[in-house]
Amino acid sequence: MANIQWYPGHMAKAIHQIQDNLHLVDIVFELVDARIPVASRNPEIEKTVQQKPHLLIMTKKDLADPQATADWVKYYEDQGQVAIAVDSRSRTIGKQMTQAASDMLADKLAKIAARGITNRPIRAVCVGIPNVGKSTLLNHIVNKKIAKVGDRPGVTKGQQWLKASNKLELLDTPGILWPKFEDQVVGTKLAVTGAIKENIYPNDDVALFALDFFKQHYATRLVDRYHLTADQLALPNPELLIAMTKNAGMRDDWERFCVAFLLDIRKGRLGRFTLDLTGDQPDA
Ligand SMILES: Nc1nc2c(ncn2[C@@H]2O[C@H](COP(=O)(O)OP(=O)(O)OP(=O)(O)O)[C@@H](O)[C@H]2O)c(=O)[nH]1
Repeated sequence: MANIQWYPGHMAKAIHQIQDNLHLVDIVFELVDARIPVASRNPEIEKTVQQKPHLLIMTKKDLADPQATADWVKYYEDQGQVAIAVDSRSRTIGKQMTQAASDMLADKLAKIAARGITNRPIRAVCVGIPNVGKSTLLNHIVNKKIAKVGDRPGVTKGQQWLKASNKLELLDTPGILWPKFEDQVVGTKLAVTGAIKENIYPNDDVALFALDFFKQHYATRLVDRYHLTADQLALPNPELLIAMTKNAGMRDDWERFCVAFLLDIRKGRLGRFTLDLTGDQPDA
C-alpha cells in the first residue's frame, strides 16, 4: 500500500496557502482530470473555497470519453456547480476560461462597472493535484506574458500574477495539493492515468483493475488491440492478462506486459476513456 506518511503535512500547507489567497481573488479554478473527475478531486478544496465562486475545469478532455464528460458537466450543473471541459494545450484555452469566469461573475462585474471601473481584470487562483495539467494550462493561457511579481500587496514569496489577457489574471502558487489516495480504488485510478508514480502501486494490480474496467466498458477495443478471441475474452481476468501477454509476443512475461498495457492506456492507444462515471455516484 502507498506510503502516505508525508501526506497530512503537505495537505495542510497547501490548504492554508489557498485560504491565504482567497481574499486576493474573485474566483477559484479547480482543475480535475476529466478521466477521473472524482479521484483527481480533493474534497478539502470544496470546504476551503466555501463562498468563493468556484469553476471546475475538467482538463484532458481529449483523452476522456466524450459521453462521460457530457454526463459530468450535466451532473455538476444539477448540483449547482459550473464545470467546463478543456484541452489544456488548446490555443483558445484563455478565452474559454475568461468566458466561463465572466459568465459566473456577471453580477459582480456589473456592480464594479456601475462604479465606473470597466478595466478591472478578473483575478483567479488555480488549484489542483499534480499531473492534472496545471503547468500546461498556465503556460498556454499566459503565452509567456508574465506580469511583474510583487507589485500587489498580499502576494507571498514564490507566487506571481500571470496575465492571461486584459480580462483575466491568474495567481500562480507553488503549493502542491496531494490527492486523497488513502482510498485504494482512488489510488488505483490515479495510477491508471499516470498521476501517481509506478512504484507506489504495483503494476499488476493496476493493470488488472484497468483490464476489468475496459472489459466492462470498452471490450471491443481490447479485442482489436490485443487480437483476442471470444474464448480468451471470456477468461477470468488473470488468465486473460496472460493470454494478452502471449498475444503481444511477450510469452509469459506478464509483468512486462502490464507496463506496456498501462502505457497503451495512458497514451490513448485504447481510445478515450473515463474511469469515474456519474452512475457510480451515491446520489446519482
Ligand atoms: N492530452 C492532454 N494532455 C495534457 C493536457 N493537459 C496536460 N497534459 C499532459 O499531462 C502531463 C502533465 O501536465 P502538467 O501540466 O505538467 O501537469 P501539472 O498539473 O502541472 O503537474 P505537476 O507539474 O506535477 O504539478 C503532461 O505530459 C502534459 O503534456 C490535456 O488537456 N490533454
